[in-house]
Amino acid sequence: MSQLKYLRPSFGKAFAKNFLQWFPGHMGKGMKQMQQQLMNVDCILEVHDARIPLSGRNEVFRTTLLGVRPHLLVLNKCDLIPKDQHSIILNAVKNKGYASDVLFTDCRTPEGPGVRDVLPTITNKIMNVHRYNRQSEKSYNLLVIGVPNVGKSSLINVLRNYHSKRKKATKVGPVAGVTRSVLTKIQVSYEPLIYLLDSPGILEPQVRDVEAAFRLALCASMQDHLVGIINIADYLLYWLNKHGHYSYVEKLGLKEPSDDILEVLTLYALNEKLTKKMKDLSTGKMVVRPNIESAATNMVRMFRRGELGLFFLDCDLLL
Ligand SMILES: Nc1nc2c(ncn2[C@@H]2O[C@H](COP(=O)(O)OP(=O)(O)OP(=O)(O)O)[C@@H](O)[C@H]2O)c(=O)[nH]1
Repeated sequence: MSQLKYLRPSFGKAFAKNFLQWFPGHMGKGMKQMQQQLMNVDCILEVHDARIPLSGRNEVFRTTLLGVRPHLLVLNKCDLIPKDQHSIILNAVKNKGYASDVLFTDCRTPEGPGVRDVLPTITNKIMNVHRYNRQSEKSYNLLVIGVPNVGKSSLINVLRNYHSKRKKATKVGPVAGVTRSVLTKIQVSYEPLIYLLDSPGILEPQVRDVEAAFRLALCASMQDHLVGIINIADYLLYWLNKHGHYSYVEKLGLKEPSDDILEVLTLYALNEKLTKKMKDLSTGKMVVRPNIESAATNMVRMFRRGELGLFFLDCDLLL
């Protein structure tokens, strides 16, 4: 195997600034509306992507929404991380003071223990809390918060389906920013009467660093076009090589590991016959070239489906 260099992808300052500060208007509006609703909320259900429990955290939530209401942190998509790292992750988020109550969930297996434990854990928390001016109200409201694409809507749908046969009350999608409506109210329990308020995924107005932004992009919490799918694939290759995960070699039909993303994508595109027609500028004729954008899209998709392996992407932040 040739010597790998593990060079993190680097970009011009203007480009990095652009995607570190991506904050569409609906996120600012959503944040304001959530703050206004806090008075009517009995518990906050914060959802994270278990692959990035640290770099995927929106610190603005802590200063604006958390601390005044009971709070449960759910680490969703736990089917995409290794089981033997659950306790390390749990300790990390508790040590950071993110939450004292933490559950791992996998919305793809709604009958699994994590999802089933969400409502009983919350019920336990809200029953013991004094509700000030709302003591006489018969129903409870939970506010669901999180960065985009972590599975908030999926979790709400699963919880809701325990009580109703109607499927998919809330729209779910593989792209960040599907939920734009603010605070849709959905009943999830009769006894006690509990409503969930769905909210749009909200990123920090300024993501802390380039690596955190790449991990968010890799987990689809930022839209692919903001970072560029080849850049995302490049970060993925860097991360896999750095951590000694070489399953991509076989999956992409390569002979050996490589740290050259263009080489990797070109070889994979040729193996899969992913080509595109384009004009050769020197001759003016149409020529067929490997479609490296399609190759990058496939490679990133394999990661997102867990087909390249199960990974805790924030492991370096524990060092
Ligand atoms: N593997 C896996 N995928 C999940 C899980 N939960 C949700 N997903 C997928 O993640 C993607 C995003 O899910 P959503 O429920 O739309 O996420 P969201 O947080 O509501 O997204 P926004 O509306 O963008 O804020 C979808 O493709 C879901 O199918 C899970 O536990 N495991």
